Amino acid sequence: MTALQPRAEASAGETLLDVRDLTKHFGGGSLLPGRTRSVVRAVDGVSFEIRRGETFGVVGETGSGKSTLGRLVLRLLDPTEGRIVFDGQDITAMPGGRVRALRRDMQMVFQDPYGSLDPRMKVGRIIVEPMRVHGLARENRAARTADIMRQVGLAPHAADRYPHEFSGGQRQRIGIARAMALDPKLLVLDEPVSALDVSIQAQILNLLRDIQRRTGVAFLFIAHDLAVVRHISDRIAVMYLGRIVELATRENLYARPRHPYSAALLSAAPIPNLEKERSRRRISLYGEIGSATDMPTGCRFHPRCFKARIVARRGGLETAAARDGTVLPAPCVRADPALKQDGEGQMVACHFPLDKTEAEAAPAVAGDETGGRS
Ligand SMILES: Nc1ncnc2c1ncn2[C@@H]1O[C@H](COP(=O)(O)OP(=O)(O)OP(=O)(O)O)[C@@H](O)[C@H]1O
Repeated sequence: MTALQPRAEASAGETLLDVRDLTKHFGGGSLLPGRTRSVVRAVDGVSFEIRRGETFGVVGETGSGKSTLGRLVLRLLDPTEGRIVFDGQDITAMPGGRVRALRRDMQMVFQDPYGSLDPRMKVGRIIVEPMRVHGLARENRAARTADIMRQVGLAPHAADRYPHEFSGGQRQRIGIARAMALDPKLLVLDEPVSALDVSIQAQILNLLRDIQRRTGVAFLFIAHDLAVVRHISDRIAVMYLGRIVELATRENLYARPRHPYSAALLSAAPIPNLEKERSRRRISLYGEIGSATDMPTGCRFHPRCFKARIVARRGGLETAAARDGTVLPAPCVRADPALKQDGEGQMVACHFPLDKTEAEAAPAVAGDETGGRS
């Protein structure tokens, strides 16, 4: 294991990670007699799989549960419910010692490379440390360190310097080198480029793609920025308040979002083409993201949903009042929609999924109404 090599035994397309009904609730119980702590439903019944060598993107606003999901998958957090099968092994309740051994095959890259790199360690030591911990033969370590540094675009003399001597982009290269030290099968990348300048972001994303092509590593790529996720992902899950509301291939999601929340998120993402960007129309959602301690009844997106209002206005359906008195279709207020297959490669959790014209009928952010912001 001296070079980043494609894994001969791993056939692309096979399931590497299988997550079923994964749930993480924080809080609950009581600290003082008679005083109950509210439960935060950070991740609330999430199912998906990641194939070997694929990039699975997870997007959503802050607080939607993305980071918690990433940490659960790596068993940095214990799930409340559900099942995680990694590389054929059920790791849901695996004891700590065995989970540590598993880290060889699943690693994490953080948003803030500086915060996650030990400032007192030289770069060479940072990269070699996981090899030492996992018992890689001493005689192979130096060659592998040099090889990984080359692969991530770090000069060999960087090994003798400290993290603070590097720029943000270079530090993220160090973080990636450390994560790849043991040739893992899965990398969980939590907002790996959001702290970087846009020009540097593209370099790091290209580096990740390059590493993936060479090694066959799969990525669980978490980001709030849809442009970034689009650049790198094969399939994308859109999260809202602890749930996946849409799961689709990149092509399908961007060409034809079926969940009103996905459509709104996509409409807010900048478009590289200037002409298209000028005529972009951002969809306005009602209110703020809800609270993970006080979930709305029925579909948790209904208080913000433009489609529910369109359907209610059309009439002919039983309606019900939302908490704020808005009249909406009864299923939206009362029944929690399951994530269901909706065409090839696309799953959506919505009682009334969008068609194209409906996304165009959604209310626009002020200033976008005429279809152009000059
Ligand atoms: N250790 C914890 N204790 C209590 N609540 C938590 C804890 N960690 C996360 N949460 C809550 O769980 C919910 C989901 O948080 P999480 O960080 O997973 O979301 P996120 O989508 O990654 O957001 P961000 O992009 O801001 O990190 C939030 O309401 C958050 O406040």
